[in-house]
Amino acid sequence: MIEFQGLSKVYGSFHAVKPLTLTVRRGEVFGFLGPNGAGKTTTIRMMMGILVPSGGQVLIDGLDCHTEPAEVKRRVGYLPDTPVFYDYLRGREILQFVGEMHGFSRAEAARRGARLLTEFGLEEAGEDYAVNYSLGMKKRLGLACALIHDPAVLILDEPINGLDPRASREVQERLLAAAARGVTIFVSTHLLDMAERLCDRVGIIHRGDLVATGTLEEIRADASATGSLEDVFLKITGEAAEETAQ
Ligand SMILES: Nc1ncnc2c1ncn2[C@@H]1O[C@H](COP(=O)(O)OP(=O)(O)OP(=O)(O)O)[C@@H](O)[C@H]1O
Repeated sequence: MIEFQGLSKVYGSFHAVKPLTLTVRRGEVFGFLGPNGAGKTTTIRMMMGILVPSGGQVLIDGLDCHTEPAEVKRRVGYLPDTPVFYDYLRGREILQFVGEMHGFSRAEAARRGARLLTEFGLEEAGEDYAVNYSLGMKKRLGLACALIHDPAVLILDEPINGLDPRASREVQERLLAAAARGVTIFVSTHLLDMAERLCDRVGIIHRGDLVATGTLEEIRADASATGSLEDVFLKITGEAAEETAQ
């Protein structure tokens, strides 16, 4: 379970994330939606202990992400918006390294790495250097790294941004498979068709403010909007922008 308790981030006088209170249930796929600059990455970086909150806290399975980041990382798999690898390690070596960092023996890390390379269609690229991977391959390798320790929670920042349709579909299928195994997934995106396909519930963040939460049906009803998630999203964020301007 993920609990945001008034979590906020201020840069100087700019409120990047306004006090955020929200609970993501165990086993849920939760879409964190918002336009560019809404505060999604800032929120996720606070969840991963990379940024220090200005106020409030976020707990994962009862652990404070700021004060207990190592324990949190044992339970969580994280895919950053731009995965960065050691360029001159091979895909197989990167997975092995991440596995060993999680405390697995060399043999166990190798076994897990090999299984994930196959599962993510990277078997043939396993001996290639990461510097030569395409963006789609890097995202898949990043997701494989995030899953190597069988985490109960996945936190994904824009997992399919920039991928071609085939790679995008493949990553979404992997995520659905993880969700089917009961993994809790918190996924940020501005790609609404993915959210519509994948998420049990969504939250819409706009200029640091959570302006709507619920299932698509609930949000539609609250916003008195019809049509796709895109229509609902544009209506809600448009209204929120007007309120801010007034
Ligand atoms: N270090 C910083 N100093 C000042 N402002 C920052 C800093 N980091 C982020 N911001 C601002 O905070 C706001 C939220 O940024 P954030 O990266 O969280 O948005 P996002 O929702 O992830 O956007 P995108 O979809 O474009 O990645 C933006 O206006 C951004 O310019």
